[in-house]
Amino acid sequence: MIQKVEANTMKEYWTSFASLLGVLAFCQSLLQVIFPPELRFACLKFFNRIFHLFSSYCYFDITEIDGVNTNELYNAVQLYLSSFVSINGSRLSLTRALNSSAITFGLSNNDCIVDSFNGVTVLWEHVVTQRQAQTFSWRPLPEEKRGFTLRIKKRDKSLILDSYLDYIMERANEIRRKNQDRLLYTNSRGGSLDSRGYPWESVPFKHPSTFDTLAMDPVKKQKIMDDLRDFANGQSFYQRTGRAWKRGYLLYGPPGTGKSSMIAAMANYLSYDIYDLELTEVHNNSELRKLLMKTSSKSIIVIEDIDCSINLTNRKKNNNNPGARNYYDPEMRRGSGSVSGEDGGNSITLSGLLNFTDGLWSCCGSERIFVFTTNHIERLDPALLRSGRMDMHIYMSYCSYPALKILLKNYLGYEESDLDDNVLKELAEVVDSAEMTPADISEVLIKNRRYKQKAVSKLLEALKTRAERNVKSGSLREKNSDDVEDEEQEKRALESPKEGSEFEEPCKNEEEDEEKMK
Ligand SMILES: Nc1ncnc2c1ncn2[C@@H]1O[C@H](COP(=O)(O)OP(=O)(O)OP(=O)(O)O)[C@@H](O)[C@H]1O
Ligand SMILES: [Mg+2]
Repeated sequence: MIQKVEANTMKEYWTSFASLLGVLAFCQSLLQVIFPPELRFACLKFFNRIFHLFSSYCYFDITEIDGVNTNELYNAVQLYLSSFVSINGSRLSLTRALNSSAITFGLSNNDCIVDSFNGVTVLWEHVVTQRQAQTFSWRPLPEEKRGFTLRIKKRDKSLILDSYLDYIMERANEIRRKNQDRLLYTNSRGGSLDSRGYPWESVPFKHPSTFDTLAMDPVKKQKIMDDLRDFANGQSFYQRTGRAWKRGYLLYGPPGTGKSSMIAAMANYLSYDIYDLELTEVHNNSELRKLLMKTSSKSIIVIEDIDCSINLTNRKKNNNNPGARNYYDPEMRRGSGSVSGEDGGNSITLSGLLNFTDGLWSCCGSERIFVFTTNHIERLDPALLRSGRMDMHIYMSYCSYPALKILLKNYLGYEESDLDDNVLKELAEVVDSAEMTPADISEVLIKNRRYKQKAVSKLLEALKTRAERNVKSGSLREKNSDDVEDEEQEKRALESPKEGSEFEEPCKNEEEDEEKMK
């Protein structure tokens, strides 16, 4: 809880200021005549001590520059306080940090602000004074000396000081991260390192996809958002249960159903950076491990189209051979059961990839999310799908009626109530059997977005044509409910490579995931 301290009116200030100046000038000349400077200094010190002895407050100075180094705590306090100061304050200082698109507000000179923490009220004052003329220095200091003074009641000091300062540092880091542009990293440079020995290249990440714009079943969407939020807030849970603080999501479904959009929405929702790992550029397991070691926490590590990136079907050939090696085979784990030669010199093994996601190395750092995407879940090795590896399997389906309503709102600004009941009914009847992806539907809406009515009728036309074609060709699947589709897809995925496979553990479903999180 914070409140701005109101200044007196200018008139009141002027009168009191003038009289104070007069008194001060008189006292100063009197003191100069009577007392030598040493005595004056000693008196001042003495009165100061007496004052502090009887005062119920203690004061802490946090200066901007500590010796010659910048004081991290000063910056943190400034950022922390800036999150409270309202934009309509009387006078505020504005700052925009490097690589940040956000402007932060700060207290201007000698302004005060009251904060409370754990029921204890404290006062912050921003103190700015002129620095004395400098002698020569290699690193010139700013002309102004800035600092914060924290005033706490003496009796509260031991109660909150440490935890309050820790809290401020934590909040400031959070604000800094939120204000900073997201970064998208890629390893497209192959195995080569930059001048700092860094294997990733980065660009600012400004993808506009959010969970609001993502067209999918709202219940399913909420489940994913809750899961992500639980993960991000789950530090103590993961510590208590002895689990590494990471989570894996497998997004699967036809092209154009929003898998990449979902990854961008996840990153925007949690304010995480994205590491887009191009597996075809990684030559061996140790390179993969190095890449992992150079990722930061609070990030999403993405492997898109996992079925195309690496030949994971290799093991199927081994399975036909009675003496085939499996994942638990030490040679396979070391990488000698690699798929090298089949991927143009790429010798990453499945075991290397599994180690990447849940081996010991995956824990160097924390709060990391792994996302794999595929259009063909049935091509993935069950080892990738089994329990505990990819915690949540998310089927991105063809456009359903609830998803269609989101697209109509995004592209045409239409709410359900803006559309004619008959049109809505027709859309609802035909959308499932049309099996159009959200990308296809977006395309129709974008083309006609200037004429909203026309856009809806064109969409209806397109949906009907597709539905008729599907019925004629007999390609329509019998069941269309998302949940049933999820189950079917996963069952198919687990069954097809299973013949003779040594990985027969069942695939988890979302309900099991939820149980686990609880
Ligand atoms: N569920 C969705 N919600 C909103 N927009 C979507 C959705 N799915 C697709 N789109 C639109 O279609 C475009 C392509 O979607 P996206 O790249 O996310 O699909 P994808 O599933 O990753 O496809 P692929 O399997 O080919 O990589 C996006 O730019 C987005 O505008
Ligand atoms: Mg994609």
